[in-house]
Amino acid sequence: MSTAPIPVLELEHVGKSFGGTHALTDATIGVFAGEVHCLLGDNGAGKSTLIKVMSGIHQPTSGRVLIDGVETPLVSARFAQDRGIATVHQDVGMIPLMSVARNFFLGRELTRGRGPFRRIDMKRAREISLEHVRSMGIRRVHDADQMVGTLSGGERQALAIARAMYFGAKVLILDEPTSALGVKEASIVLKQIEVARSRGLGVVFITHNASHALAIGDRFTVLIQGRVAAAWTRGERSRNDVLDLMAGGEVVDDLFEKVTGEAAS
Ligand SMILES: Nc1ncnc2c1ncn2[C@@H]1O[C@H](COP(=O)(O)OP(=O)(O)OP(=O)(O)O)[C@@H](O)[C@H]1O
Repeated sequence: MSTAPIPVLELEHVGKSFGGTHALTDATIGVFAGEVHCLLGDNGAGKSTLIKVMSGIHQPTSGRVLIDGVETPLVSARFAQDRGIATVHQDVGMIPLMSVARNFFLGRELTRGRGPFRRIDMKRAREISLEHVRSMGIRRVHDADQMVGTLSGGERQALAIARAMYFGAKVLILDEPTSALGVKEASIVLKQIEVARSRGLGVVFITHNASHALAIGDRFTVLIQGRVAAAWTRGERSRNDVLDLMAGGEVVDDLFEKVTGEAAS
């Protein structure tokens, strides 16, 4: 008997209000290992709120969070991180005037020696960071002493993704990683997402870009005004349907119906 896979991270009927603002209402979304879940929606739709709930920054007002099928309230960002939930924000949180190696281990420095003889182990930090960045297909970085400020936007994203994976991420939440990038740079990031997926991570990919979502997504959720307006898996909707939905086509049709009382053609 085959059993349905259990999401590595799931929000079940989650609501989040700020005073009188309902940023999220009854949102259910599952992230599966080895899959990319695209989270789509207009400005103010609730995407940031949803990923803040997933990463332990916001506690939901209602509903539950489950990890591997077990209810696990994410009481803080640190708690979520310790359970393998890593979030990479658009600015990726790197310090441009620090090296690749220093950024890779920032806040989690490798040390050697004990007591007063304890020192940061830069040699190992260089070796490990270079190996992991290059394993993500970023071949232009030859020297872990290279300043992060000299890397392109896509390469910085790759470094942040490599770092999250090295530190044991099971779920990788990428907050609009391609939005500020050109086509070539965006394709570097899409390749990193593919690498993360092939290594078994569950990826949450937030994007406004329909072609980026269609290129990589296994599951899709559209948020409108804090509610899940549509959810489907790859192949369930045609490309045109998806483009229409992302462009707000269904919303426009719905509005048209409400205003005119006629079904949109
Ligand atoms: N800390 C907060 N306090 C009050 N209202 C908030 C807070 N955070 C979000 N909101 C409100 O919740 C709603 C959803 O916002 P959210 O930032 O989650 O949307 P979003 O889809 O991420 O938008 P964007 O793409 O513009 O970032 C908005 O109406 C927003 O004003």
